[in-house]
Amino acid sequence: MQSTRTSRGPDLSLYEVSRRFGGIQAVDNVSLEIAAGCLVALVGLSGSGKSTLLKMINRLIEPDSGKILIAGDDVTTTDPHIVRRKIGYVFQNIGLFPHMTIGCNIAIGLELAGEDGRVDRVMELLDLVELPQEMASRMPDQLSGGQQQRVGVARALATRPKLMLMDEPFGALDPVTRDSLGTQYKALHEKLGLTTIIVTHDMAEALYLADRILVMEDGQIKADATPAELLSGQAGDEAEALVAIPRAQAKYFHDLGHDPDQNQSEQP
Ligand SMILES: Nc1ncnc2c1ncn2[C@@H]1O[C@H](COP(=O)(O)OP(=O)(O)OP(=O)(O)O)[C@@H](O)[C@H]1O
Repeated sequence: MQSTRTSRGPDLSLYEVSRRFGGIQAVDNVSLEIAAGCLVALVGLSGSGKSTLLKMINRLIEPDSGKILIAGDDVTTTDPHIVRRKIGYVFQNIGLFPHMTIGCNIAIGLELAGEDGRVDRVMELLDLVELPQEMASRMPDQLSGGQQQRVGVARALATRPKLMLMDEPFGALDPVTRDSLGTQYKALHEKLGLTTIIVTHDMAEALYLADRILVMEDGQIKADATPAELLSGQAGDEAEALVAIPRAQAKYFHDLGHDPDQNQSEQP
């Protein structure tokens, strides 16, 4: 797989990053290294700090303290617009502009960046996310939820970012569509040589998609393990509690051919 990559996404380093909201310590002194080209799943119960951590990386939320480096560049001292231009961001209910065609929605970032050749690029992006090119002229309400999320991925990839942050990207979809979009996104991650962090509530999704799984609780990373380590119970009590329920579900995916051990062997 790796031989088809043109280049790899950036590496990422977080040093003692914290953020408080009033009396709530949403993120508590998190330090973390993510290797270039890694697909990392960030899991944990609701309110554990996953979205806050993700949004500090693209500066939608400012940390109270700590440092975040993307490929060695300190995002906390870089203009937020410049930081965001290099990062693709996909979130649940992607928020397409309802009065604009799909093509215009995908091209927004390209237009802001003043890029030429936008029509060709939109067609290329529709191919990439496996949507028919004729959809460029449709309006968002003429697409299914799954198709809209694909448009969201295309829009996030338009300016060729190498780092993708995805916050419950397929959370609102039915399980079958969700599984298929997740698998297709993993293939895109490999093909484009991206670094990806994906927040998910679905442990089974994390187990079959990710190279590495981070478990958050009370604003801290309580476990950091490969899918195989999590499945074999080597990642500690917090992880074990989260894994116990979907373990049977993951074994089912495993039997269908999504082998978490293969993820581990591809880890950079
Ligand atoms: N803008 C805000 N103002 C006040 N409190 C906030 C704000 N954003 C987040 N919080 C609080 O910080 C904590 C962490 O929230 P965060 O959204 O990061 O958790 P999460 O793990 O992503 O949750 P979920 O899985 O439900 O999306 C929560 O207690 C939340 O209520």
